[in-house]
Amino acid sequence: MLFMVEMDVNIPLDFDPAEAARIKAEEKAYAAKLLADGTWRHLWRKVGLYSNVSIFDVESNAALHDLLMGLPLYPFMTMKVTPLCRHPSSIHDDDR
Ligand SMILES: O=C(O)C[C@H]1C=CC(=O)O1
Repeated sequence: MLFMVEMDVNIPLDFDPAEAARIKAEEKAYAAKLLADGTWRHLWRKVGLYSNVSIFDVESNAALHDLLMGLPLYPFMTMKVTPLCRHPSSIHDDDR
């Protein structure tokens, strides 16, 4: 199942910078694993914002829920989740 997830990150300005750097490093490692195994299919930065657009390929709604809640930056994020399905004009075999 494919989902588009838009994530906006908002770390308070008075948050400890060293702790923020630690959490961001954890987030990067968490994302790297999922990007490498194809679960996190696309990750794009929204220009000028601490936000991204991501495409996830997961087994179920519950799997996506667990994955998102496991993001180290989750406590600092707001998200919009949009389920996707194949477009009839798509030419990509892996769109499903
Ligand atoms: O930077 C972000 O958009 C937040 C998050 C998503 C992947 C990652 O490494 O950090």
